[in-house]
Formats: sequence, structure tokens, C-alpha cells
Amino acid sequence: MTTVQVPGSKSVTARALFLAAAADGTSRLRAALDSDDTQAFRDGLRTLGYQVTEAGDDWLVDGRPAGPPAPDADVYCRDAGTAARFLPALAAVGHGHYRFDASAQMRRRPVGPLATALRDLGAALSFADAEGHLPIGIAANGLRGGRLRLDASVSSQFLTALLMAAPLMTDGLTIEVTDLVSRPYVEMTVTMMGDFGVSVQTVGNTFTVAPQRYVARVYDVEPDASTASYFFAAAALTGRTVTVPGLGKNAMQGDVRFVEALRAMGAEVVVEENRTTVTGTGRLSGLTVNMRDISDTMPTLAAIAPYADGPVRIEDVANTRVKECDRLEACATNLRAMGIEVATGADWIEIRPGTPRPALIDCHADHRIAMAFSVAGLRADGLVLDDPDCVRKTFPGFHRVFGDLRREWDLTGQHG
Ligand SMILES: O=C(O)C1=C[C@@H](OP(=O)(O)O)[C@@H](O)[C@H](O)C1
Ligand SMILES: C=C(OP(=O)(O)O)C(=O)O
Repeated sequence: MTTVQVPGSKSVTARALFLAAAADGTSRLRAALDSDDTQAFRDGLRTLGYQVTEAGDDWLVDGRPAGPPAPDADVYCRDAGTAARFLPALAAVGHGHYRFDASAQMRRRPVGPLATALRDLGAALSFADAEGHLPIGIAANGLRGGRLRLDASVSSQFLTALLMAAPLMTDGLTIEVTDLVSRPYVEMTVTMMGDFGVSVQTVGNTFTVAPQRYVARVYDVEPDASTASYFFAAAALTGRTVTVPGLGKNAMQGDVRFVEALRAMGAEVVVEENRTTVTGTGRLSGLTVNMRDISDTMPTLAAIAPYADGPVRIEDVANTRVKECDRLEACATNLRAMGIEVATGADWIEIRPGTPRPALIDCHADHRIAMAFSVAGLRADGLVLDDPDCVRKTFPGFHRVFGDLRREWDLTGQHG
């Protein structure tokens, strides 16, 4: 059995940073993820005037309930969807002039519904370049709040941003959501707002937040469930056993449910109080699975799919086309380069069984493509990543940890 210590959750870290920044007092975040995305978030807060300091492995955040201390700031969000969607909402409840920009990759990704909502709530928001995309400017003068309708079918991050800012709005906020992807991330948001002392009333798809104050606290960040998917998949693919401590029955992240797909394919899965164990059984069966709630793990499943004994069809994942890259096309083209038969539609991908041949994997600067195809490389010789470093977005140490696993399991081949 191999125990893998997975670093902290990117999503939990980003929320904890936001909530701590908005709270009364100083919070201590323990086991926060230190990666490109969370550094972008932390540095974004610093640029907005918040004090975020490091104490050993902990991050200390001085909360400012009135909004960003800096009256004027240029925030660079790098590749991070969390920073690009959450920080403008935090800035909008304050008073000052703020500009948000990001990498070319993040500029391509949508922020339109969030921007429209912030305008409806009273923010003076302008697009510097393309409508619905970063860069944006906000002349902030507090938000009055009220009631709005929101389409979160492209990203749940729009809803999370508005919910987390809602208790800081003069009248609070009621959001009626017309459509929603990635629902477990919103449940995580509501749970974490509660952890920092703020309650959200949820009735069906309507969320109501009264004006309230966040309370500073010590907060333990749970390990990243999307990152864990690569190690669980590695076990399922190679017939080994992997245990990830810290992700058990009460884990907040929806992506822990990736192991259910592995179980449906034939792996043994044991979910205990505070850890999850996957054991490969030497065979993988095909399946049809809806991954709308856990679509960050779609590439993980797609990359091991050729080794199943029947077709693997992944459905309801249209929004994976507006992630770091178009992930449906990226998975399909890389699998085809490996000689695998693949079909895609607007929101699905179907992969046929096959024997992968050596190929250069085009990562599209997407950490999930790099990590998912590294898993496939445990059984296919000659899979080479064109951009192994892109894993820094969420797991800078991935290749080291994966290399250790490869040596421990005595597997040859190349993956980065
Ligand atoms: O709120 C979050 O932390 C996230 C929500 C999801 O995005 P979408 O809601 O855009 O699917 C997920 O893919 C992303 O990695 C992190
Ligand atoms: C989509 C992702 O990131 P984000 O939207 O937070 O940039 C991801 O990490 O897979």
C-alpha cells in the first residue's frame, strides 16, 4: 500500500483567503496550498492592501470587513479562475479604483455573468478590452445588494463570488440561480461561509444572505480532491493500492466522488472517516458517467479510458471547454495522437479501448491535461509532455511525487 500526502485544496485555500480577508480579526490558515493559483490569490489580496504573512507553513490574514484597504490597485490574476472571479467581487464591496487583469489563457475565459451581476448591484464596472472578459476596471463605492437572477451554467465561480461578498452588501443579497454547473463547489462555499460565521438560506436554487460579519478563525485546509484523482487513477490503472489521508467521509470537495467512477469500473474503494483507499483489481470496465458535478476529473478518467475493456463515455461536461483550455478537444486530440479512437460532442466524449502508442502530449498549458496523461504514462511507454511545468498551477511538486511513486512501483517509461 502506498500513502500519498496530497497538498491542500486550491478551492478551499482561495475561499479561506477571501473569507479571512473579509473577517473581523486575524485568521490563521493551516496547510493552505502553495501553488501558482493560490499565490495569485494571496498576492492579489496583498495588492488590494490586505496583510497576508507566512508563519512556517501557515498563512496569517488580517481581515478588513470594510473592503480592500488600498484605494487604488492593479491586480494580476495569472491563470487563476478563482482569483479572477472572486477578487473583483471583494473589491466591489469596498471603496476605490481597482483593475483586474490575467494571463492570455484567463483573459479568454468568461466573466460576463458575474460582471453583469456586479453592475446590477451598483458597481461601476468597465471592460478594458473584450466585453465579458478580463481586463476589467471597477470604481467601487460599496454594493447595495438586493435581488438578482444569475445564470451559472458556464461557471459556478460567479455564484461563489457573489455569495461570499453578499454579507458585506448594505441590504444583503438574494440570488435566484437559473442554471448551475459544479454544484458541489457552491455547497463548499456555503459550508465555508458558515465556518467563518455567516449563514446562507438555501431554498432550491435561491440563495439568501443577510448583512452579517465574518469572524476570523484558525482554519485547516483539506487536501485537494482533484489532485488526489491522479493517484487514485494510478492505483486503479496499475493494480496497486493508494491511500490518501485527510480525504474521507466528511470531505467538502465534490471531486472525492471521482472514486465512485473508479469503483464502477471495477476498482476497490474504501472511504473511511478521514482517508480514502483505492485498489486496482487488474481490470477496468467501460462505463457511461455524468461528470457535471466533478468535471475537473474528466481528463483523469479520459486518460485512463483506453485501458478499459469497453467504451468510456463521459457526459454533461460542456463547461470543460472554457477551462484552462478546451479540455474535451485537448483530451480527444491527445488520445488520437496515441492511436486511440475518440468521438466528442458539445458536452461529451467517448473513448474506445485501445493500446496507446508513443506520443507527444500537447498540454495546452493546462495542469490537468499534464497530470492526467502522466497517469496514462504509467502503462504507456513514450508519452512525453510538451509542457510539464504547467502543473505549477495547483501542484508544483507533482512530477517529484509521481516519480517517487513510479520508482516505488518499479514502473518504467517517461512522463515529463
Ligand atoms: O469554485 C471553485 O473553486 C472551482 C469551481 C469549478 O469551476 P466551474 O464552476 O467554473 O466549473 C472548478 O472547475 C474549479 O477548478 C474550481
Ligand atoms: C478549472 C480549473 O481552475 P480555475 O477555474 O480555478 O482556474 C482547474 O483547476 O481545473
